[in-house]
Amino acid sequence: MAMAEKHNHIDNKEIQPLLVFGPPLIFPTFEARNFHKYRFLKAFSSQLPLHQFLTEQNVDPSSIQAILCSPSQQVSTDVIQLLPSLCVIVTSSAGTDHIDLVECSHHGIQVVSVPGDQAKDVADMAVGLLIDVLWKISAADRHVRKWGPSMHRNLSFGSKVLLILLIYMHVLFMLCFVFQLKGKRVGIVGLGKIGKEVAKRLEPFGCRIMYHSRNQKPFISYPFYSKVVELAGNSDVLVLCCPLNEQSRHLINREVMLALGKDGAIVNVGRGALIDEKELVRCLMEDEIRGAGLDVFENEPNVPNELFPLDNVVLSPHAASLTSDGFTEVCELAAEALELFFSSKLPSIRLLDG
Ligand SMILES: O=CC(=O)O
Repeated sequence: MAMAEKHNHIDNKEIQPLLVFGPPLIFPTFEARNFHKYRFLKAFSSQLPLHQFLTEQNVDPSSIQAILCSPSQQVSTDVIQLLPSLCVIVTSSAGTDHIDLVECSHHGIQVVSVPGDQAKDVADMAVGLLIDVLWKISAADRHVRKWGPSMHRNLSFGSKVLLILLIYMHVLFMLCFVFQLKGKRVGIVGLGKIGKEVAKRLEPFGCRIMYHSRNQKPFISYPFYSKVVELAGNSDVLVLCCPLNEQSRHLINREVMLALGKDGAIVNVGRGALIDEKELVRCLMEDEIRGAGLDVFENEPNVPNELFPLDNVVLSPHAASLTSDGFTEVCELAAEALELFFSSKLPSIRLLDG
């Protein structure tokens, strides 16, 4: 169906069905604020395949024109093909790798990304993870929690002294393996909005910034490496901030990790599949690299079991863009994008595709 035809039959006063995938974390707020405008079809809360879910809801697939989603659920070819009137997909994320963009462009479906100002939050998290990996803050926290008062309540004086000595030896041992941030050579992979914010934060720490991206950026003075393996060979830390696509999948492979070396650390706030995760686990277990701070994983919500006991890894639940401060903005932007669409003005806002 041509785009114009798709738009023409919309009656703006009707309560529109809105298919929700993901769901974006903003969804409860979005729902509370917009309950009178949409009939929310919460596909995320059903185990059924989409066509059965719609049948169960008594909804004709051809009545659905819009989807609201987040990266935690795929908007796949099958989903798109099931919905002949689909015109717009609004995602709360900066990344769009959970959406089949090729299929969208075949069908003239517009993909609108409304991450708001999340780049700054993601950059904060990247720096937080990096400091944690270098200083082993989370590992130390786990360690201190084991001290608990009950541990030495019933011990004799001699045993207490021995225990305290052991604790301090352990702390000393841990501290021998923590490192300063100052002076580190930081290779940023993907110098877009997030990458630039990361650089801006790390410069005052005395870090030396360099980067890899598809093309060298004009007006940027940081050293550029066209090959990520060369960037790794010249860095102490890699911070991954680029989008996931066919070119960037497993960009960080074993060769890159070995080039980074035993003193090197990786922080990933992009997408899990930027790294060959099996190789990452191997490198971490065999101390081929010093550590990793991971906000994202290759098969979320699954995290490789081998990572759990490791003290050289900091794990975070894909939370880098989820500050409560950012929620309201993303919620408003999503509402605005859908309103623009349903009042047929969507082409005036920035489109990622189509
Ligand atoms: O993962 C979060 C985003 O892509 O914004």
